[in-house]
Formats: sequence, C-alpha cells, structure tokens
Amino acid sequence: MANIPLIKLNNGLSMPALGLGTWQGPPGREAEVGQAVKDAIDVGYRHFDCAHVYENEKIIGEAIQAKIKEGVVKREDLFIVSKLWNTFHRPDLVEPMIKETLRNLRLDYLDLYLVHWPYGLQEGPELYPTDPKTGLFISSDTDYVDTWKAMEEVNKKGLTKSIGISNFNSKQIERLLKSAKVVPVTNQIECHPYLNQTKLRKFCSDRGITVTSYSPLGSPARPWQKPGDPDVINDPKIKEIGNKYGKSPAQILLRYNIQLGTSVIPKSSNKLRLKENMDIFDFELTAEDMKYIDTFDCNGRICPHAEAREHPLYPFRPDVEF
Ligand SMILES: NC(=O)C1=CN([C@@H]2O[C@H](COP(=O)(O)OP(=O)(O)OC[C@H]3O[C@@H](n4cnc5c(N)ncnc54)[C@H](OP(=O)(O)O)[C@@H]3O)[C@@H](O)[C@H]2O)C=CC1
Ligand SMILES: O=C1CO[C@H](CO)[C@@H](O)[C@@H]1O
Repeated sequence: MANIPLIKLNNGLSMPALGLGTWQGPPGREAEVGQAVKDAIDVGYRHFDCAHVYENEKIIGEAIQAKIKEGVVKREDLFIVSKLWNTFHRPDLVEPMIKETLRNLRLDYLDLYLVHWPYGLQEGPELYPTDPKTGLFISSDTDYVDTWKAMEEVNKKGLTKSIGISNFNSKQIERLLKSAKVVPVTNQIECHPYLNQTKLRKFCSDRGITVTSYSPLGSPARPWQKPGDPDVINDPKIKEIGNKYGKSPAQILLRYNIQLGTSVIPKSSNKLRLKENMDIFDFELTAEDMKYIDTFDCNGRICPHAEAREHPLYPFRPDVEF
C-alpha cells in the first residue's frame, strides 16, 4: 500500500497530501459515494474531503463507521474534512452546523472544518437561494470576519482539530488575518495546470497557510461543462508527458500538484481509478517538465460560481489579481 506523505500544518498537526473528493456532481449520484469511501479506505486513503452542501455526509458517515467496525481503520488514522456552507455564515449558526455535520458523519470531531466560500447567502432552507428574475444568488450581509470568530470558537471547543478557508482571494485572506486569533491551516482552491495559482500559492505559503487543490483533474464530469470548455485531463500534451513516465494523464496531473507542495483531493467512484490516483509516489516529474506544465496556465477556471458574481465578497473579481 502506497505511503501517502503528510503535509505539516501551522498548528503542529499534519494532513495527508492525497485525499478523496466526495462531491458527486449531478443529483441522484449521491449513493455512489458510500461504496467509493469504503473502497478508498480499503486501498489506503485516509483523508476525505466532505461538505454539507454535497448532501451525502450521512452515507459517508455510514461507510466510515462500517470500516471502523470491520477493524480496517481507526478513527484516529483518518483525516476528515468538512465545510460550512454559505447559508450558515451567521456566527450563531456555525456551532449548530458543525454539530449537524458531526451527527451526519457519525464523528465526535472533525480534523478540519473550512469556510466553503468567503461570501454568505440568505439563511433558510435553500442551499442556493436564487433570485428568479436575475438568476443570481441572494446574498446575506454576514462578514466572513465574524464567521471566522465563530469558527475559532468551535475549534477551541474541540469540535474540530483545525480550521481553514476555501475559495478566499489574497485580499480576503489579508483582511481575515488582521483580526484572526487562529491562522487558517489551509486555503482549499481550484488548482491544476490550466489554473496553477502560482501567486496565490506563494501568498498563502508566505503566511503559513497550506493549499489544498480541488478539481485537480479538471472536474471532467462537472454538470455545467460545455463543448470547448477547459478539459485538462484530455490535453494531448499531458498524455504525451504521461507516455514518457509510463503514467496516465490523471497521475501526471496529481503528481504535478504534489510537486507544487499542495494537498490534492481527486474524486473517483471507481476502485481501479482510486488505486491509479494513489499510485503517484513512485516517480518524479523533472524540473523541466514541471516548468513546461507551468506554461499551460491560462486562467482556465472551471468552478467560477458565476451566480455570485455581484456579491460584494465574491472572490474572483476582475479587480483582484489573485
Ligand atoms: N472547495 C470547493 O469549492 C470545491 C471543492 N471540491 C472538492 O474537490 C474534489 C475533487 O474535485 P472534482 O470537481 O470532483 O473533480 P476532479 O478533478 O477530482 O475530477 C473528478 C472526475 O474525474 C474522474 N476521474 C477520477 N480519476 C480518474 C482517472 N484516474 N482517470 C480518468 N478520470 C478520472 C472521475 O470519474 P470517476 O468517479 O468515474 O472515476 C470524476 O468524473 C471534489 O469532489 C470536492 O471534494 C470541488 C469543487 C469545489
Ligand atoms: O465544492 C463545491 C463543488 O461543486 C459545487 C457545485 O458548484 C460547489 O457549490 C462547491 O463549491
């Protein structure tokens, strides 16, 4: 079984450099994730990236419990991540939400809890409250600085060992750090050769914040993909590099991220591909190949959350460089 390297966090804890993504895309596919989690544990995954908004945490909780009961793994060997959804940014909602996630995942604590996006949405039963006239998400006026204080509280209470952020830009991180008592351990962001985040990765690293790379394979099954959109896993140049190393395009994409120093969380529901995605620690891309892949960067963002573009805290604004 491959030995997955650990990434040191700024609070002395560590996070496995490879984890399983659990967002399953189109509705109706949520059930696949239970088997995927069980298979992943069997083949050696220990880091699981979950979120309330993926609406599958109960199934994941059952799968984890089943593997603990079977004696395949112990709770303390696992690194379980979840995320606070945008409609729960109001500070008084943070503790009830982490507790709901813990109940669903059947855990006493999380290893890492992230603020999923910097912008808050109108509180209520809808996960994506949307104005039918404009098609835009409906904002709440909660400031992530206040949400973060409540995140620090749930961290202090031991409901999660670490706290972090996701989809924050450099200006938002800078502002958060002015009042934060706890520095986020990671910023989970989209990162692959078409959007390699050189500046934001350096900005985070200079402040002791690791980067976790989401959609590292370019999320080829994302429901909103249109013909002609970025499709990094099918880039012939990536395939050609793979041929040189005897590795698949997915393995080259994941290895690229590992060598950038990030933690990487590919999703798969297929046992063979789960194994394939772990089999990336027995080779190294040369410095020349890393530099060559760096040149593929083309602002090829595939998870823009464009329906939030008018929100004052939308992170991917044209006036913010990174
Ligand atoms: N913080 C945030 O806002 C976000 C976080 N995320 C997190 O990141 C995770 C990963 O990103 P995601 O968008 O799911 O996309 P990925 O880039 O991980 O791609 C997943 C897709 O690639 C396919 N795939 C997996 N392995 C291989 C392989 N070896 N060869 C060919 N195809 C493969 C999967 O199909 P199959 O299952 O059939 O193998 C699936 O369709 C998410 O699941 C989620 O946990 C994602 C988006 C936003
Ligand atoms: O993590 C995520 C996976 O994809 C979802 C669909 O857009 C996003 O809402 C979310 O940020």
